[in-house]
Formats: sequence, C-alpha cells, structure tokens
Amino acid sequence: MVAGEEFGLVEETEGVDGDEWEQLDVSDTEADRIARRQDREFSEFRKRLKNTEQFKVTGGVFDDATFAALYKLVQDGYIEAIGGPISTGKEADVFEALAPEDETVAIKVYRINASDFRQMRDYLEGDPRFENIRGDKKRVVLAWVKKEYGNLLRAKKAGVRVPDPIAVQRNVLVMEYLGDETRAAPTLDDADLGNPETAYEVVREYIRRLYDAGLVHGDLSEYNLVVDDGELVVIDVGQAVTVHHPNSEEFLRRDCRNVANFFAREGVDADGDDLYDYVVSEADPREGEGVA
Ligand SMILES: Nc1ncnc2c1ncn2[C@@H]1O[C@H](COP(=O)(O)OP(=O)(O)OP(=O)(O)O)[C@@H](O)[C@H]1O
Repeated sequence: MVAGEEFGLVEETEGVDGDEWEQLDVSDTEADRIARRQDREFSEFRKRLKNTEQFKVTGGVFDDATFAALYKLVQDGYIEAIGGPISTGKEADVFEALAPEDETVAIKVYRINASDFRQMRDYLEGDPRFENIRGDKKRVVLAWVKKEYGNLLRAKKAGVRVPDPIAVQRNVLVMEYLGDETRAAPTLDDADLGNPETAYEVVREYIRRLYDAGLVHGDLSEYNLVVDDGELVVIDVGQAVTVHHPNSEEFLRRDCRNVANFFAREGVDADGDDLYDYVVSEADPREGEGVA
C-alpha cells in the first residue's frame, strides 16, 4: 500500500502564504486572481478530503472553517492526510493523521457549536493568559484550543510527560500520536499496569510538577492518563487551570481523590487527602507566569 493511502492522502498544492502576500505588490486584479486560485484550491482540497474512505466513515462532520484550518495545516506542512478517528467526544474528535516523513500525529478537532462554552468560560476565569476573553462562543472555544496547546507546552517544560504539542490552527490541535501501528495507547483503566505502586508514584510526581509550574489539571483520573510503550502520559489538559483560578484548590483536591481512589482499587496504599497534602507541601507554585 502506498504510504498514506489508508489515510486518504491529500495531494500537495501550491499556496500563497502570509509572507508571500506581504512581499507582493499586488494590484487588485492580481489579488483577485490569487484569491480565485486559492478558492479553487481550497474547494478541491475539501472535495478530496470528503471523498476519502475514512472520512465517509466518520460521517463528514467538519464545517467549512474546520476544512480551512485543516487545509492551512496541510499547506504549512504539519499534516498530509487525515486518518481514522481515535475517539469521538461531545466537544472534540481525535483523529490519526499522516505527517511528512511517514510520521503519524494526532489531531484534536473541537466542535465550535456543540461545545459547552459556558463551562469552558468558567475554566478560563482567573487565568491571566486569557483575561480578555469573555465574548462569544467561537472566541471562547478558539481560546480554549490555544490554552490546551499552551498547557501542553508548560507541562512538558515542567517535566511532565504529555503529547508533544506540534501546532494549533483555529479549532484544530496537532500533537504527538501516542500508540503504535495497531492502536492508540490505552487509558490507565484499560492498560496493564505492571507495578501499580510505581505507577502511582509517577502520577503523584506529575501532579506535583504540574502544580509547581502553576497548573492544576482539573479533570485528572484513570481516563486522562494513558500508557504509551510502558510510559505514563497525561492527556486532555485543555481544562487545566492556573493556580490563580478561584476553584483551583477544589479542582486539585478532586484530581487527587480520583487518582488515589483508582490506585487504592488497584491495591496501592493511596488516599486523596494525603496525596493533596503531599502535592501542596512539596510544591512551590510559580505565580504570575505568562503563557508557556
Ligand atoms: N495524542 C494522542 N494520541 C493518541 N490518542 C489520543 C491522543 N490524545 C487523545 N487520544 C485519545 O482520544 C481520547 C480523547 O482525548 P481527549 O480526552 O483529549 O479528548 P476529549 O474530547 O476531551 O475526550 P473526553 O470528552 O472523553 O474527555 C483519549 O481518551 C485517548 O484515547
């Protein structure tokens, strides 16, 4: 099979990027001509993507603006083709995608209309990085995607294993794919834990490092931790809040409770309150940081 065939390979197209626009002293007619060409290329891309087998399977759920974001990611060389869905959620779908040099990446595509934007807005509250975002649903969701990207960067910098963030374009996040050729990495509840005591220590250290870097995951449990090639990886950091958030303490307590309860069921001597005390007493959260 040709590399990428199973992904519904998108052919390369020549586009005009932002820099080229700035360099061109375009007359109206020339600008029109370029705009028409871009429109044509875009609609061809859309048609090609819609015709791929995988896309038919997923039901063709992307709207025009999402197609445009995917098209930009193709033009910018981050992805070449969209593959099969890994997960279909209420707020976002995660797909495999083919990147240059036969690499597989994961893309998370947020649905602007279906997202629970009120809840998202509550999580953005108190975060100095998103102070001016109140407005409409679209702005909140787009800020959310950037926030997930920024949180991944910050977590990575803090020494927490997360999927490597690669790019963000409108409502689409491109990140490292976790898993192998046969399947995406399983979540903790589905994985063979090996030694649960060691796994618990690793997760405890991750929560502490996150807190030390001024972040609280906010939805941590066995469902947002995956095991990739024997390594524990924290995922879904979109809702992670900074320690400035009015509910950060409550979120941290809940994260600790979820994680400790899971490991206690696995036979580990773990307790939510003890875990919380460990995290806050060992950590020294950095205040007032800008985006990572
Ligand atoms: N980088 C990745 N590589 C491989 N699989 C991934 C990756 N990121 C997410 N997944 C898979 O997709 C699922 C959903 O991802 P994630 O939790 O980030 O999205 P979500 O829409 O917030 O999901 P949910 O609503 O279930 O919390 C994960 O449980 C995991 O199985």
